[in-house]
Amino acid sequence: MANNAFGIDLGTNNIKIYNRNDDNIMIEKNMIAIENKNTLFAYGNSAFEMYEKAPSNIHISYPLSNGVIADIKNMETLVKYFIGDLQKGNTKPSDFFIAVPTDVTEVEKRAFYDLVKGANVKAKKIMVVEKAVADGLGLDIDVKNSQGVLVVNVGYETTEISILSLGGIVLSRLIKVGGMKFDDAIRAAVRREFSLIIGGKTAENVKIALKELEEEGKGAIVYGRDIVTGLPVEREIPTKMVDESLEEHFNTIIDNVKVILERTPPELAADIYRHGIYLTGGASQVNHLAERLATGTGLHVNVAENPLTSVAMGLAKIIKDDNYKSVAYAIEGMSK
Ligand SMILES: Nc1ncnc2c1ncn2[C@@H]1O[C@H](COP(=O)(O)OP(=O)(O)OP(=O)(O)O)[C@@H](O)[C@H]1O
Repeated sequence: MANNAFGIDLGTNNIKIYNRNDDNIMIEKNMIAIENKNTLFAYGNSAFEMYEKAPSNIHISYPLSNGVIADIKNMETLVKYFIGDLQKGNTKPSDFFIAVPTDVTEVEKRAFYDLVKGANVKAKKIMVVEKAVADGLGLDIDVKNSQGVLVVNVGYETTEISILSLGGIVLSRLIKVGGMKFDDAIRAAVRREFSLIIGGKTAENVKIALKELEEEGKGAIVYGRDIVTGLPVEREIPTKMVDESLEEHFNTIIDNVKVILERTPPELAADIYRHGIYLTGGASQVNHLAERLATGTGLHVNVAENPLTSVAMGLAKIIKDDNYKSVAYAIEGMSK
């Protein structure tokens, strides 16, 4: 039987791992809870559950920052535990395909490879795939034969804007805007307009519920602390106010897409005009972003069916279909 293989998409907020053994994608929060500075207390979704609620001797953090590995030791621990859970005691060596952002330094890219090596997961082969290429495959685009495909992945801390052509990346830009900035903007607006302090999870829930609330003509009910009285209160926040608070970040994304388009060679630009923009990543689902991107660029926007998992689905294709193996490369080929 062939080796087992895993496809890893390490997001700042969520880690997604495709496991060939059961042909499934695991999604867990990329978070770790450490007790008394050195003992693993919880990881993944269980660590997230405790976030903003834990006592001071339990430190909960995201080991990734802006799409790159900021805390290698904790990231290795997480990979080791997640893979261990998926292997269920079967410790045969496995192949690993890991998605990496393009617009980062070679040292930062190499860290993704070192991470799998250091996680002690019995890796037989470690291959790297540019995240946007995996995204394209996960979105069912024939990336190897298409010329001029624009993929915009809106994640938690970052948005990656990339132009693909013939299986490679022509241009890519990683900007520091994503779901976290949207949540922060909502918190700031609620504080300003209602003198109310709300938590990050509350802001995220408002963001996720926006579309439905707007359709139902309802506001968002939130609980928080009144700045003036210091007491906990409930308030109804109008969706229009929340939408307006997100505009600035939408504009940053649109402006950066335009910059990439301005730098695109004309022949590819013609193809992009025909295909439109492919919009994916968890935070791309935020209310009105797709329409604003379409009006802001004058291009058709194709919305991903599975925005959270498109990269992992692309890695799954590479693992399952030898036709796509050529888009993955070994890190040894990279300069150190
Ligand atoms: N239905 C939804 N509407 C709006 N935002 C959503 C929705 N579902 C998830 N999100 C947001 O998607 C973000 C997580 O997306 P994703 O998993 O793609 O990011 P990531 O890969 O962890 O981050 P990064 O790409 O920055 O490393 C979070 O900010 C979350 O709030």
